Amino acid sequence: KGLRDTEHQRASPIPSQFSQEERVTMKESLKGAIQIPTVSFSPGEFNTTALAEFGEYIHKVFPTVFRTSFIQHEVVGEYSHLFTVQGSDPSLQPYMLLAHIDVVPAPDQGWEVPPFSGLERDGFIYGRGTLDNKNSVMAILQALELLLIRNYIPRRSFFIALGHDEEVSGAHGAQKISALLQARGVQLAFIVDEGSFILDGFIPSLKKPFAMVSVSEKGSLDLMLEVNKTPGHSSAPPKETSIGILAAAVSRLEQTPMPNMFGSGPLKMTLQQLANEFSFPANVIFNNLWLFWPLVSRLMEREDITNALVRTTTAVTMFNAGIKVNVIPPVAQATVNFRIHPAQTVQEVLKLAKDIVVDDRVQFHVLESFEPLPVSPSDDQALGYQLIRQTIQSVFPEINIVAPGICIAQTDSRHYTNLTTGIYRFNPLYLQPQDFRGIHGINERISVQAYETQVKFIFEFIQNADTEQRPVSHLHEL
Ligand SMILES: CCCCCCCC/C=C\CCCCCCCC(=O)N[C@@H](CC(N)=O)C(=O)O
Ligand SMILES: [Zn+2]
Ligand SMILES: [Zn+2]
Repeated sequence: KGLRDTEHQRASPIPSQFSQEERVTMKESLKGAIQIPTVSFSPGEFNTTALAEFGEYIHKVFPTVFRTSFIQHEVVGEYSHLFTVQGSDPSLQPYMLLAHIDVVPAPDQGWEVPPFSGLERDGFIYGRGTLDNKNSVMAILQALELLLIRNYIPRRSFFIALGHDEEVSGAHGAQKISALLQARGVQLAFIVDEGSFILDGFIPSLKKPFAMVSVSEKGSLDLMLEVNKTPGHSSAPPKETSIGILAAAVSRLEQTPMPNMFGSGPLKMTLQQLANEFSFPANVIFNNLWLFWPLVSRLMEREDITNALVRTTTAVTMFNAGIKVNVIPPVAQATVNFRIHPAQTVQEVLKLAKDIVVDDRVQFHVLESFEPLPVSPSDDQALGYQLIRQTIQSVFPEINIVAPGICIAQTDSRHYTNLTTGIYRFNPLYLQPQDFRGIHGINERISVQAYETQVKFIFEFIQNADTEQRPVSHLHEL
């Protein structure tokens, strides 16, 4: 029997305690990552210099990961990274940790510190990517680095996939990694990606934070509406121009929300698990959704974020028209970004949009679409879900509710549905509504303490995934 087998018999896990020096190193490494502006501008248009620099940077700050014999590193699609960590027990099905290294653009305006400075202020590291999603990229590699330094040898194999174009579709990164793994015949026990948090203050009458593990994610439809008219002199205009017709069409779309789908999809499970956390009379209402669902579904519509949970949302995001002040515009175009509720399909939403516009002068062009993702299991037998739950219980003992939910945005995990039925989106961080506004917004930041806790979570998670038995569920009273 080799060293590995001896290692397996280790009775106790490696404690997730880090020295002062390690804690300083880990936060400085995150700051360095934020300083590399790995911006994705549009599909196929990235800051390639920064992406290449990022590849060199992770070699520099995680040397043990790169020199360990049982870890294979591959660059995929030029800038994405795939790590294969070979476990010692081939009978255990592997899993995968996902994160992305690209970020959305961040003009300086409105930021308290420049968005790519990675400056620390009052215990927070500021910068684009501190929550979405360099925190995960760095925390995953950091946790692995620290485990390796402590001579950890995993039993269960796992992959780490770091995409470089998640913010603009994932076609060059995640899609290619997924194709590569499929070609190798890999099937995964589960995937953990970004997409949800420990939510604090998102539901007004819910006093305590709870962990939401997203088991599905919304789909999307990018629809371009176009109106063409014969151009001419503005001194003798037609009754309606292409701009007027198009403006009326998008206004009808904005004014006519897609149907409220409350009751279908994972939201019901989320609320049922939360029911006892509300004070009277909300607890009675949430415990009797069969009776109160019309009231609850209307309440959910009040706030933008909870509204996004109950329906397909409609966002008019681009409008282009007109060439000169005295020319009747020949063409007007608007782009609408629909985020599709898991209980609907792309075709259903397209039909609904056409039925709302009802104007045959408006042409519809589907630019891109993606169906909502299937709902991953969250029952007692769902290994990935139960490992997340178990690790939350250990790292955040103050959290007594872990509930399945839905991710309102899209993640790279959508490209991996052929590899597993268990896709879980969860970042082990507290998130308040003001933090949420920082994601793709201004003053995105993470506290040094929260980042350390994220590293600790992954450090424990990797070890928990090696446990012989399935973790015991319902450790908390739900
Ligand atoms: C009943 C409980 C209330 C639940 C409130 C939900 C609060 C929202 C929490 C987390 C959502 C944060 C999502 C972060 C992931 C962002 C991923 C992203 O930006 N994706 C892009 C990628 C793309 N280009 O497709 C996107 O546009 O979706
Ligand atoms: Zn992201
Ligand atoms: Zn993002």
